[in-house]
Amino acid sequence: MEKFCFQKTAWFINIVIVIIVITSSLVIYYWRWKTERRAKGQKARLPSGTLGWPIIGETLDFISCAYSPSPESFMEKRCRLYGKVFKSHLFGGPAIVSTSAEVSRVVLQSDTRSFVPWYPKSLTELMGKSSILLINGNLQRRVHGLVGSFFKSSQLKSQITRDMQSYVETSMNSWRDGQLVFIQKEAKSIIFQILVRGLIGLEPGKEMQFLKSQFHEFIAGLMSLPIKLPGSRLYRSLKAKKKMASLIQKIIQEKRQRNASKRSCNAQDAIDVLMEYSDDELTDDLISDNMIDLMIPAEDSVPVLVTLATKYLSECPLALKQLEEENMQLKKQKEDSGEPLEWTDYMSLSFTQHVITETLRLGNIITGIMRKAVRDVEIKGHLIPKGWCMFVYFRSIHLDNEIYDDPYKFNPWRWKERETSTSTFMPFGGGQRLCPGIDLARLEAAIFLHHLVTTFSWVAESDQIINFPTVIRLCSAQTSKYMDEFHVPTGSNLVDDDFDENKFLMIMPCL
Ligand code: HEM
Repeated sequence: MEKFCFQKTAWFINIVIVIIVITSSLVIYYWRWKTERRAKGQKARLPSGTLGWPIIGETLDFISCAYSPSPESFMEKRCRLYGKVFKSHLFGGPAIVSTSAEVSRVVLQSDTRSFVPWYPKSLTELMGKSSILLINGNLQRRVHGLVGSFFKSSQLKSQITRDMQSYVETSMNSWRDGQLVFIQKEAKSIIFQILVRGLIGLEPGKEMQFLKSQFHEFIAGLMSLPIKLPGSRLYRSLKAKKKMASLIQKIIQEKRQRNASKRSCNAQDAIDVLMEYSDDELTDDLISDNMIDLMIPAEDSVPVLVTLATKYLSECPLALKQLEEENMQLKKQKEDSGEPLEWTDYMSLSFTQHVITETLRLGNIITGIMRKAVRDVEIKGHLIPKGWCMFVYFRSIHLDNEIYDDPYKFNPWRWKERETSTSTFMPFGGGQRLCPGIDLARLEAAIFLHHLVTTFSWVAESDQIINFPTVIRLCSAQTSKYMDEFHVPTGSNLVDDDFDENKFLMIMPCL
């Protein structure tokens, strides 16, 4: 009897599965047929390409290429077959992929009448609806403008320069002969504290430590399954975000009380700037959520930039030599005059800036951005149907041999003759959402490199670059302090979760 019941249940489950598969396939084919028919009625053409398998589309192929040393191979294969703009089906939906500089520029310049930001579900859950990355229209322009002008202010740049110099010196002074130093770990720790101070005015201490630990918990869920059940990765990250938000809300309240007793207040950090303009739209919740989002580049993008620059320089002795000479010259000049180094000094080092620019091009810290079309959009004869995702893939543009000679070669000198403000170079995006942290990222990287190359020499160990889900670099090197003539092996690793110290200790060569 029991056996009979079991057979009946299994039979029933099989029928349900078959019905689900048939129905979903029919729905998908109907939807594809409708889109293609709609496209036939338009002047612009739906780009060629394939939507791959039902439901998963081409996502698996994309991810397997993304984990490989050349993530752009997914695009290259399709560009050869269909051209620089092609259709695909990625991360659960149909997509148009652009590896064309011209088309990408138009997408970045478009406003919310054509495209709105698109991110994976786990990311939108964690960011929240009020995140600067997700808000649109007037509110986005307002927050972007306020935060952007504060980031560009010489007051913040001077403060960041002072803090960064002192933290970098403290950190580098602790590097000892025979000790492995992980550049990315060091850079993360320094840059996080500096940026957090610039954002919310928090000084190093217990609260900073708490924020750091909660932030690690939060950021771990950015690329997780969108399941919000207790114990799941996303759930734990959301809990960490809540704890961070209440700490920031407390800081906001304290600032309010302090400011109430003053007539006017000079903005010391990004919270001050936003609080000054707070209203029904710019609420305390929105401010605290955005402060957390703004910590992401501090934890991720800038340390990756610094680590990659160290790696590329290690592989290009000529560039390293020229960088050392330029920075040594500045150091000596300042020592002779007895003046401190200002942010303008770092930004005026032309070869150092070329090194940073070339690292951004070759390293592709942000490989691309995604948007969703809110109506049928036509760009240069290509149709992007309403509801489709538009994936602008910077990496293919930055590694295109029609645009850059020998694109896989680290060649900072190419920027002597080239402009960075063109549609063929877009590591910071463009248009209304152009990264407001450009200057800060360049400044922080320049300060780190200045202190590194004027204090140490090093020999790099073998390393590995992991490009997905975020760019991860593993590299290690051996250094010698110029002045004291002792050497310090250094290494770098980008993500603590993947961090395997033993691996580095084992392969560490000693001069
Ligand atoms: C190497 C370092 C960095 C890189 C490569 C980078 C890259 C980018 C890119 C490509 C975008 C455009 C996103 C889009 O169009 O959807 C962006 C936006 C943004 N970045 Fe950065 N970024 C870096 C550093 C920073 C820093 C240091 C900050 C500030 C602390 C920052 C704050 C932002 C903000 C707030 C946005 C959103 C702007 C908006 O949507 O209105 N970034 N970044």
